[in-house]
Amino acid sequence: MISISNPGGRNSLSGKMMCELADAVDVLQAWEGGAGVVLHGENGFFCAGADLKVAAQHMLGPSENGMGEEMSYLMHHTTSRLRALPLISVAAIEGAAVGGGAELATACDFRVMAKDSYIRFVHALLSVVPGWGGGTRLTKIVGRRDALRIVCTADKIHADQAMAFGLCDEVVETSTDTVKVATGFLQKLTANSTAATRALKTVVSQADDDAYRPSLNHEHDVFSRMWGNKASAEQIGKGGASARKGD
Ligand SMILES: CCC(=O)SCCNC(=O)CCNC(=O)[C@H](O)C(C)(C)COP(=O)(O)OP(=O)(O)OC[C@H]1O[C@@H](n2cnc3c(N)ncnc32)[C@H](O)[C@@H]1OP(=O)(O)O
Repeated sequence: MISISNPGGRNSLSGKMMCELADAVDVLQAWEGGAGVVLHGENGFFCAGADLKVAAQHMLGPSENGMGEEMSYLMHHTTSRLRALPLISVAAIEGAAVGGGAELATACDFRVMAKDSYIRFVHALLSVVPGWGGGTRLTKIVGRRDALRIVCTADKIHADQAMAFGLCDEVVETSTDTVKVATGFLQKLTANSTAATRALKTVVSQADDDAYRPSLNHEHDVFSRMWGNKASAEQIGKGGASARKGD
């Protein structure tokens, strides 16, 4: 299990937490006896993306100093390694997965969502594109037209709608049961021999990955140009998507 915890910031990720996530993926890469992993956020919330309080300090300072490019590089690398693990991965989503948090959810093979939770690609509201590889992965999961609907509207995608888009694999009625249901979901997929499950994951992952890397590189270049430009810095200085409460 990977747990995300930043209770004061709706589990948004500081630079240190991004490094810790990379370390957690290192540990899973070295775990030869495993077949599956659940990713979840503590305190009833999945993840609110990048820590905008830290980002705003950089952007409103003398220069943005390439922070967006470095963050995007690290998170592309980490989420791609998570996705490629020879383990079946399930994101257990309570509360919401917002911005980079939505992107993180797409790095898992499956998503189990509490009925009252939602996924929201807020990037358009911040005048940026996804920066953690989530634009590429979302398109692979839901297809071109629905991906455009989701990223261009920046709408909240509630669990039932996510299910209709193919972005959610199971809806959990009682949110406090989400990790338990995600674990049960995982157990069904990993019930056969561990060696076979691991090998099957690598076969399916490899088959699915032809266009993944070039698309990720493009996403990284676009994000790096846009993060820290005037429009994004203004919006991030106001608290990101939370400046648009009520929609
Ligand atoms: C890769 C690019 C990216 O990830 S860019 C980041 C995109 N993320 C966002 O724009 C999320 C902005 N936050 C929000 O929309 C809302 O806070 C969400 C996450 C929906 C939660 O709403 P709600 O449950 O009403 O809580 P709230 O707004 O009162 O927030 C509670 C405290 O958490 C903080 N918080 C929230 N998100 C972040 C974040 N991304 N970075 C840093 N802090 C965050 C809020 O500022 C608030 O803090 P405080 O209690 O006012 O000190």
